[in-house]
Amino acid sequence: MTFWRFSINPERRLRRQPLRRGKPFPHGAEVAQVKICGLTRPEHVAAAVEAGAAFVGFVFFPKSPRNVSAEVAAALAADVPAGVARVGLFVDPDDQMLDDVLAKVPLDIIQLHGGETPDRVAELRARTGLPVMKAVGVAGPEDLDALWDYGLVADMILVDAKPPKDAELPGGNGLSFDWRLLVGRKFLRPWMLAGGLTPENVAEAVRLTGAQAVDVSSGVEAAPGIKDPARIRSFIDAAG
Ligand SMILES: O=C(O)c1ccccc1N[C@@H]1O[C@H](COP(=O)(O)O)[C@@H](O)[C@H]1O
Repeated sequence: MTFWRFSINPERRLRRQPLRRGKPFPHGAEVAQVKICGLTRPEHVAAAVEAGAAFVGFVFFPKSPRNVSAEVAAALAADVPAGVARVGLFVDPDDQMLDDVLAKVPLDIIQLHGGETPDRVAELRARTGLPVMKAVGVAGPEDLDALWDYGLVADMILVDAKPPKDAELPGGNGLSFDWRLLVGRKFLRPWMLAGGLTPENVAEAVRLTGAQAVDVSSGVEAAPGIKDPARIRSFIDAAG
């Protein structure tokens, strides 16, 4: 795996790097890789893969309209070709819940999207043996230190909009943040930009932030939990 770009090995999928301090992740001008998150139906997984998604995401969070059971996710994951990473999204999972899902679903990356502490991130990384991507909510400059702190323990960082205090979901709300906060920012790890991205705004988000990977859920939906294949294609085209 190159340090500053996600690359997925067909046999081992996304290889996990030992955690060590390296050069800060530089902003680059390459085509952004895309993660389509919250997939619930096989035809939408196929649309994402055919359009060129590098990552597909399955949500294991019962409060989400995109929640899938381990059985459904296992069937969806079976259709994902080698070279496309299967990401499982969890919100403050306990060990049992994570073990139950991992026993049934072949996942390549664990996305943690709750209030997991750095210690808990490290613990789950060790427990699962999988690369961990930690979501960090950003609303203002005061939130940026956490990007570095979690970079010390996670394999990847997902920079998302901070949800409002009364939000039902900690992500997937279609909310964006001021992308200018990330301009010139150095990262310890590969990172993805998320939060309110759409086919209409993703090119500008990539141009401004230098993100080399982007993640979208509600921006490519026809209704909550139901993806729109045409919007998936438009998003991936626009991100490139
Ligand atoms: O998508 C969900 O339902 C979800 C639930 C709980 C935590 C995170 C969730 N989604 C993630 O949130 C970001 C941004 O989503 P959006 O594009 O703004 O809708 C993304 O990483 C999703 O994976």
